[in-house]
Amino acid sequence: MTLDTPSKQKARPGEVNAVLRRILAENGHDHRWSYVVVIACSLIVSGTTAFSAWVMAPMVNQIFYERRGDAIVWICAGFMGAFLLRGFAGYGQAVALAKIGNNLVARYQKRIFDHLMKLGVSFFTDTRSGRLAAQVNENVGGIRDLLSLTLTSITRDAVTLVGLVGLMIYQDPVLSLSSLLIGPPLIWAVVYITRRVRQINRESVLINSRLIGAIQEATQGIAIVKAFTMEGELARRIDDMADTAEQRSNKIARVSERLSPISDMLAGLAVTAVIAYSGYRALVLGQPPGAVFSFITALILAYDPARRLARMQVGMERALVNARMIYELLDLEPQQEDTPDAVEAKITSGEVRFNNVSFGYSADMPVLRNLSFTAGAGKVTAIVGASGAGKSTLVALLQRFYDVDCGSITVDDQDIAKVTKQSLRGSIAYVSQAPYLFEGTIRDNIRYGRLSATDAEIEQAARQAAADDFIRLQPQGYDTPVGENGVTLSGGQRQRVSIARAIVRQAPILLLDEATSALDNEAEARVQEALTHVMQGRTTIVIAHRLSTVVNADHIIVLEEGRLVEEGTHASLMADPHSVYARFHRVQGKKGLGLVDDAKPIQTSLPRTSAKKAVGRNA
Ligand SMILES: Nc1ncnc2c1ncn2[C@@H]1O[C@H](COP(=O)(O)OP(=O)(O)OP(=O)(O)O)[C@@H](O)[C@H]1O
Repeated sequence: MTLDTPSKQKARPGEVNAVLRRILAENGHDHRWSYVVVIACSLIVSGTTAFSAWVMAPMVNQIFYERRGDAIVWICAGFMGAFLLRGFAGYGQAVALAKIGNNLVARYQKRIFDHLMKLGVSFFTDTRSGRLAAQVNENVGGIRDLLSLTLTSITRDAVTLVGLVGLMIYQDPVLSLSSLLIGPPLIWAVVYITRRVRQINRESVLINSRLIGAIQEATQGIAIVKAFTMEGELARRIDDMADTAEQRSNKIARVSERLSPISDMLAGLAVTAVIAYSGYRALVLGQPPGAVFSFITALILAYDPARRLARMQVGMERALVNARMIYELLDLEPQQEDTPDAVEAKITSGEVRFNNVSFGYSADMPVLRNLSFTAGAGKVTAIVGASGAGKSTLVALLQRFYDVDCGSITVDDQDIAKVTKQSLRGSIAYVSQAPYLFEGTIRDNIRYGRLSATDAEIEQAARQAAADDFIRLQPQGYDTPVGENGVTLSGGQRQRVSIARAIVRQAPILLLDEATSALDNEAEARVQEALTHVMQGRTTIVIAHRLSTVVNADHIIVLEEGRLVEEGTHASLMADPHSVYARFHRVQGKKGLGLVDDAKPIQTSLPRTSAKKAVGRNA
C-alpha cells in the first residue's frame, strides 16, 4: 500500500459525519472547554447580529415615523452595545478555534510520526519520503479545516441564520416565504458543485505533494544534479508538475467559484422581489415601514452566513479528502508486529542461525532460497556474493525488517519471530554502508546507540572508533551540530561516528555493511582499526567488501543468487581451486592484495555465474 495511489473512491453519504465523529471522538474530550467558549461566543455573535436587524424596526418606526427623540438614546446604546459585544465574542471565538486547530495539527503530526515509526521498512521503500512529508503537511491542515469549518459554520453561521430567518418570519411571514424560495435552487447548486470538486481534490493533493517531494529530492541530491548538469532537465520536470498543479488549482477555483454568481443571482432575485412587494405595500396600502426595514436588514444580513454555509460544503469536501488521506495512513497496519505472546529476547552469546530461510520481496521473485548457516557466537562471519545476491536482505531479515516466507532465524535458540522486536534490535548494533547522521550534535548522534550512555562512555566509544581526534578539532567539539546527514563531515569521519554509535550500544551482535566508498588510505586504515575493535567479542556478521575482512573472518558464507553455495574458512575454501570463492580470489583477489593495500573494496569481485534479471535499486 502506498499513499501515492490516486483514488477514484467517492465519499460515501454520511462520510463527512463519520470522519467528523472520529476526529471529535479522538480529540474532542481534551478540547471541551474550548468548544464551550466557541459555542458561547458564536451564540453571542448570532444573537447580536439578529438584534441589529431587529432594532431596525423600532428605529424606523419610533425615530423616523413617530419622531420620538427618547428612542434615539436606547436604540443607539443598543446598537453600540451589540457591536461591542459582537467584536469581543468574535475575537474569543477566533482565538479558541485557532487554539483547537493548532493543537489538532500538533497532535496529528505527533500521531503520524509515531505511526510511521511503527510501519515496516517496506512502506518506506514503496513511498517517496518527500511526497510523504508534503502530503502529511497538506493533509493535517485538512483535519484542522474540517473541524474549524464545521464549528464556525454550524455554531456561528447556522445559528445566525436561524436567528435571522426567525426574525424575518416574525416580521413578515409572507415575505419570508417568498424569499426562502431561493433555498431549493441554492441547495441544488451546492450539491452539483461539491460533487464536481470532490473528483478533482484528491488529484490536486497528490500532484502538489509530488511537486514538493521532487523539489526536496532535487535539493537533497544537489551534488549529483550539478555534477551531471541535470539542472535544466529537472527544472523542466518541476515546471511540468507546477503547471499541472496550477491547472488543477485553477480547475478547482473555476468549479467551486461557480457558487458565487449562482448565489448572488438568487439573492438578488429575493431582495428585488422583497423590495418590490414591500414598496407596493408601503405606497399603496400605507403600512408603516419599520417591519419591512427590519426584514430587509435581516435578509441582507442572512445572505453572508447563508453563502458561507453553502461554500462550507465545498470547503469541507477538500478538507474531507485531506482527512481521509491522513486516516488512510494512520489505519495502515504496522507489519512485523510483535505476536501477542512475544517475549523479551534473552541474548547473551548471540549465536545466529538461519534455518532453511526463503524470502522474496514479492511472491514471484525469491531473493533468498533455502538458506541455512550459523554465525558462531563471538565469531566473525563474512558474507560474500555478487551485487544483488541477497547480502543486505539477509541482514535486514535478521533485524526483522521483513518476515521470512519459510524457515526461521534464531538468536541464541530463540526464534526472532517470537520475541519482541525491541528486545531483538536492542541486542544488535548495525553499521551501515552509508552511515546516516541525524539532526543534532555529534554527541547526540553517538548517543542514539544507547540513550542512557554517559558523556564519558560516548567519548570512550569515540576514542575506540578512532573518531575522538577529529571530533575535538570540530568548532564545538562533541557539541558541534552535524549538517544534513552529516554533510559537514567527510565520508570516513561519518563512518567512524557511526562505529562509535555501534560501540556505545554494547550489543552482543554486530551487523556490519562494509563501506565500498573509496576512502584515502589513512582514513581506510583508521576505519579498519575502529572496526577491528568493535568486532572483538561480538557475534559479527559482515557484508564483506574488503579482502582483509574476508581473509581474517572465522567463517565465510558465499552467496549466489540467494543460495548458499559455499562456506568455510579462507583456507578451506581456497583448498578447492575450482570453488567459487577461489575463482573470485584468483580473478579479483590478486588485484586487491597485490596492487593496493588489502583494505580495498571488493564489491564487484565475485563473478556472476549466470545472467541475472534486473536487480532493482542495486542495479
Ligand atoms: N525493497 C526491495 N524491494 C524489492 N526488491 C528488492 C528490495 N531490496 C532488494 N531487492 C532485490 O533483492 C535482491 C537482493 O538485494 P540485496 O540488496 O539483498 O543484494 P546485495 O547482495 O546486498 O547487493 P549489493 O551488494 O549490491 O548491495 C536484488 O535483486 C534486489 O533488486
